[in-house]
Amino acid sequence: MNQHVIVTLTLNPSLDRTIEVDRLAQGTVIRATSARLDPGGKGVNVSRALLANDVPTAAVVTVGGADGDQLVHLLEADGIRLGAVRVAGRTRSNITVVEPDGLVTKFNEPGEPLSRKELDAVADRVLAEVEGASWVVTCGSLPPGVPTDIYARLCEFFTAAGIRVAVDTSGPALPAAVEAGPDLVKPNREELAEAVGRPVDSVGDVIEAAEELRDRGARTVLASLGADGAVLVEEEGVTIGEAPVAEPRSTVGAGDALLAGFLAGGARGAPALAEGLAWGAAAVGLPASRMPRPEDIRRDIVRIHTRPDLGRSLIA
Ligand SMILES: Nc1ncnc2c1ncn2[C@@H]1O[C@H](COP(=O)(O)OP(=O)(O)OP(=O)(O)O)[C@@H](O)[C@H]1O
Ligand SMILES: O=P(O)(O)OC[C@@]1(O)O[C@H](CO)[C@@H](O)[C@@H]1O
Repeated sequence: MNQHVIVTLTLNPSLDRTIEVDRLAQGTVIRATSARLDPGGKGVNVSRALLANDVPTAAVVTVGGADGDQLVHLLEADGIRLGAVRVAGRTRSNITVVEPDGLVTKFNEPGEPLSRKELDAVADRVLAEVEGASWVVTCGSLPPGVPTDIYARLCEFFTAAGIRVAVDTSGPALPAAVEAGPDLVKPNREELAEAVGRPVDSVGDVIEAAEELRDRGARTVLASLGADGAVLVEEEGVTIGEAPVAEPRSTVGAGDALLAGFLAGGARGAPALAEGLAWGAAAVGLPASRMPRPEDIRRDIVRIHTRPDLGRSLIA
């Protein structure tokens, strides 16, 4: 029985290596004060967050080489239901450097190309997992050479099969997917600005850009704005909220936790936005890309603005 399972797809997953340093200075040897290894990639993180909160999920990922074996090992140790598709290219390692104030510098490898045959195997694997699922969530960057419209094609296919589709990606893959009519897209500020081809500097700009993506095909837009919280633009209207974090530890994966919480919270309206914000804030308070567990999540810090200031400039 697969009812209500949220299936994630990560075509370009990673081993996320995080080191903490006292200060990042180019051209020097820096001794790390701590090091950590997490399974990574946006869909992987969404599944990790859902699993940590007892929401049924399955993660489909490509894996290659010894680093791919390690990714499988880490995910299996977490107890994730995994659809691992073996590919020839090595699984990438992404490196995050965190400074004491929570400032993050991230180095993401491009990943390795996927052949047509490998992409077909991925599609088959997703198909095997999605029967009766409530959502399929396609996430992250595309490895080099993968067609820009791949998420769009998957979106058309799953939408026709009656499964809701969420997309969290960057670059040209985002506008292409939007045209295919996904139920949800989750751009951050930069991705939103790139998709509409103009700067997004205020809450009003975010709403305008999100409405444009809705006009082009996306049903709902959940725009994540870092420390400025998030804006939900859907058929029923606009909802704006935030959840302040006094001492950010690492923002890596906060967008994935926000998306997971939003889906777990019902994916509509203020209650779902509030749940997403609570999960996102909890992730920011945890080291590296650790996903929050129920005991980390504080719903009392969430503020949903009933009379938002649309002219407010964004901080981040
Ligand atoms: N400094 C912060 N303080 C409070 N909340 C934050 C902060 N940074 C992020 N968040 C929360 O996390 C959510 C996602 O952050 P952001 O917009 O940076 O996502 P993202 O760029 O998709 O992140 P990632 O790709 O690392 O998952 C925000 O909407 C907000 O709720
Ligand atoms: O290179 P992409 O696919 O855009 O992002 C990959 C990534 O930065 O996203 C996650 C955080 O959201 C990390 O686990 C991972 O390293």
